[in-house]
Amino acid sequence: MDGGAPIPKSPSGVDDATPPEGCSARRAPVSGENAQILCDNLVRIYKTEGVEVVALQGLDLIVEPGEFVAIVGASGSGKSTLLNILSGLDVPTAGVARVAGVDLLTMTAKERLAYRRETVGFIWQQTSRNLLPYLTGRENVMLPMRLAGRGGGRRGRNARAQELLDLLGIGHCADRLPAEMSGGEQQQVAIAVALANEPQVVLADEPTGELDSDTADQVFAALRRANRELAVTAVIVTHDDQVSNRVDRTVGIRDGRTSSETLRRAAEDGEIIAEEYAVLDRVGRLQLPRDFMNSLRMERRVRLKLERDHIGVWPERPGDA
Ligand SMILES: Nc1ncnc2c1ncn2[C@@H]1O[C@H](COP(=O)(O)OP(=O)(O)OP(=O)(O)O)[C@@H](O)[C@H]1O
Repeated sequence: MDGGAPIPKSPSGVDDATPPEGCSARRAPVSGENAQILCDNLVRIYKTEGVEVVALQGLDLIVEPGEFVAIVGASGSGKSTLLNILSGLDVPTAGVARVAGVDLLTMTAKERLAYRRETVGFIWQQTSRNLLPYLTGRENVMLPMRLAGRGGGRRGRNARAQELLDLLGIGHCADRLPAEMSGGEQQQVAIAVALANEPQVVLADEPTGELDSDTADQVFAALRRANRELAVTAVIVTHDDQVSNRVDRTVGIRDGRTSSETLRRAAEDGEIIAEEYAVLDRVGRLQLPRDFMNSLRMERRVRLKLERDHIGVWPERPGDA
């Protein structure tokens, strides 16, 4: 411990980085210039009958092109709010939200329609929301291409739809109606529908929420194939924190903010190791995990010390006040 340069003691503890109310925060310039998805200090406030609910309170997120990322968090943490914004269904109250270079706060109605048709594809939890029940698998995949005027005529659309279904391993569902497919097959056809117009990003809201774990594995494998073979960026929202075994990076959301990230890397012996990181926001705020705080009885203040290669965090000593 000795020899480390002490951090100047701040009278108000670790939260000192918070700018005073009414002052604009002096923020570092936004990084992630080449990010496929960039959310910076994203805020969404719902107002119902005079009551305000802050669903997102300064959420930061950067997703690079080609990443396969899961967003996890408890019920009410803001996952669906974030996904609705990224999919162009909802507009944030403040902050920055950019996907594939499109500014989601300022786009016109026409740009929004084009964005939803061609830049992003989505897969919802309810299979009935993804597929039209009176169209076959192949026809469902052809529909978005027809609506966007793509695919080079009926024959071209037909061929591309079959190609996508084959790539995802569900070519046998091409001529079946959704009611003639299993839940897992329906979700895999839904992935093909989401990919139909060659989007840069696919967004999935609990895509395996209604499936057993074996079937969920198949749906994840199909998403992974799309991600790898078509180089599409994939973001999946889920309650299931076991999902970190199946994606490159897991981003945890708590109370409308990104709170932790789990990264997967291969160790020297080839074993895959998942490591959890706390997320540092742009002004240097850090949310300590509640169980760490509880076990060391950290409450209002902590002591910090800068060491050569880390920062030490200690509970307040009795009599410090
Ligand atoms: N349309 C709305 N009007 C008012 N409040 C809303 C609305 N939609 C969401 N909220 C509130 O915003 C907060 C975040 O909700 P959100 O649905 O994004 O959470 P979630 O993490 O997706 O939850 P779940 O996993 O249960 O779907 C919650 O407090 C919720 O009650």
